[in-house]
Amino acid sequence: MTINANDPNRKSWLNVDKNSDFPIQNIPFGVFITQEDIITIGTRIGDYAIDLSALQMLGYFKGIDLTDDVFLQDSLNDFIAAGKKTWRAVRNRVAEIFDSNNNTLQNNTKHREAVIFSIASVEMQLPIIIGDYTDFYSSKEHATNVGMMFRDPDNALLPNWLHIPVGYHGRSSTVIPSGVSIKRPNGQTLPKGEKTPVFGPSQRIDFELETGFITTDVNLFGEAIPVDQAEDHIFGMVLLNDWSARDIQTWEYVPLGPFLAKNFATAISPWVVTLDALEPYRVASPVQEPTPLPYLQQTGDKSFDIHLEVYVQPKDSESTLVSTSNFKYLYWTMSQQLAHHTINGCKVNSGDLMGSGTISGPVESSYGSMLELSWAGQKPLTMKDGSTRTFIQDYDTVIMKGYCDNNQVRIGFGEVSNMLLPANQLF
Ligand SMILES: O=C(O)/C=C/C(=O)CC(=O)CC(=O)O
Ligand SMILES: [Ca+2]
Ligand SMILES: [Mg+2]
Repeated sequence: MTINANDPNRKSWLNVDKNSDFPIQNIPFGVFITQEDIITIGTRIGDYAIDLSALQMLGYFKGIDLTDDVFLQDSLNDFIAAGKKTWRAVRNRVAEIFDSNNNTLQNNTKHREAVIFSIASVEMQLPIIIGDYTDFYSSKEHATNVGMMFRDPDNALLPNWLHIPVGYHGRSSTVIPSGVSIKRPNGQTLPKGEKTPVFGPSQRIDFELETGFITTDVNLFGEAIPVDQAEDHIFGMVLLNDWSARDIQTWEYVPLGPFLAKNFATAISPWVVTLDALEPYRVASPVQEPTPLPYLQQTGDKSFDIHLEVYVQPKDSESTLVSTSNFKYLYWTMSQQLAHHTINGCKVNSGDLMGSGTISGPVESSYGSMLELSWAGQKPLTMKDGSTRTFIQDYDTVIMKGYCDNNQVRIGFGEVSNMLLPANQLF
């Protein structure tokens, strides 16, 4: 019997708060360390972390074609490489094991103790060993806003933008999980009105509200993946903060694009939410005018209705909501990004990370960066504690949250939260 893991009426015998991001319909994948120092692949239901390697050893995945140690790993890479059939079978089986109509594990105290941990007792890890990281630039609103501030307000959108999902190759070595603090980068900047640069701590540290998707092996070297097959190679999505140093960026980016302004830290949320779990929240992406070239023409609804929020929390103070946006505003879809990425034969591997690009919406309150929210520092934002911000200050924590809600089931991502620390002393 095939079960429907997305059935909105499905309930778990584990207690799940109605506002939880992790009902039994979610079943994301992540990596955690238990208090006994065991590192394992797991999932989450409500506030419980579930050890999938323990479940496998106890025989709960019988009948699914899995290698013996697929879950006893410090990354999801091998599991992702096993392909969609496998992830789907495991997610469906977890849904069955924790269904309120199934008391096999529920009635087995010994098994329960080996498998279920309180989320507070485990330490979440970076879920993937990321081979390559690409960041796109797919929000028309963001590209227009930055174009107005950095270049020409009358020709804000560059001529290629409506034809190509523009992107740049990022740096996987500095992709960090939620919870890790970041040092303010030092670098070169050009003071206003000057001709020669100075060196020092960046004065314009920013966040970028993004999501990321993680791929399985997409294509063979030299082959392209058709746009309508692209989703089969997407394992799932995370929240992503592309930390950016705007003053370093404006000086260095011409003509090859972002370099040190964006490779000091890129933070992701620890639970990867599968595309299967997001299926009920599928929506159409914006109408594309002009029609893109044939290899980018997609059919069906290729976007998702994911509500996104950014909070800034000053040190020892409460957080302030600074942006409310939605994944569905993005002009270019993940399918188009992946089709474009491989159209020249570029190989995309299992465990690669693709950033969506900053997700800005149509109104000011939906802008996905401080650069836009404060309009290059001209309009400070007031925090709940009365202090103001144009960019991010030392000891501020930036928190991003995201969830889908169709009034039946809420599927969320949890959060990505990182504190900015002062720069290293100059030499
Ligand atoms: O318009 C520019 O010059 C640069 C924009 C960005 O900040 C690049 C970027 O990271 C892409 C994005 O997040 O949308
Ligand atoms: Ca970015
Ligand atoms: Mg970055």
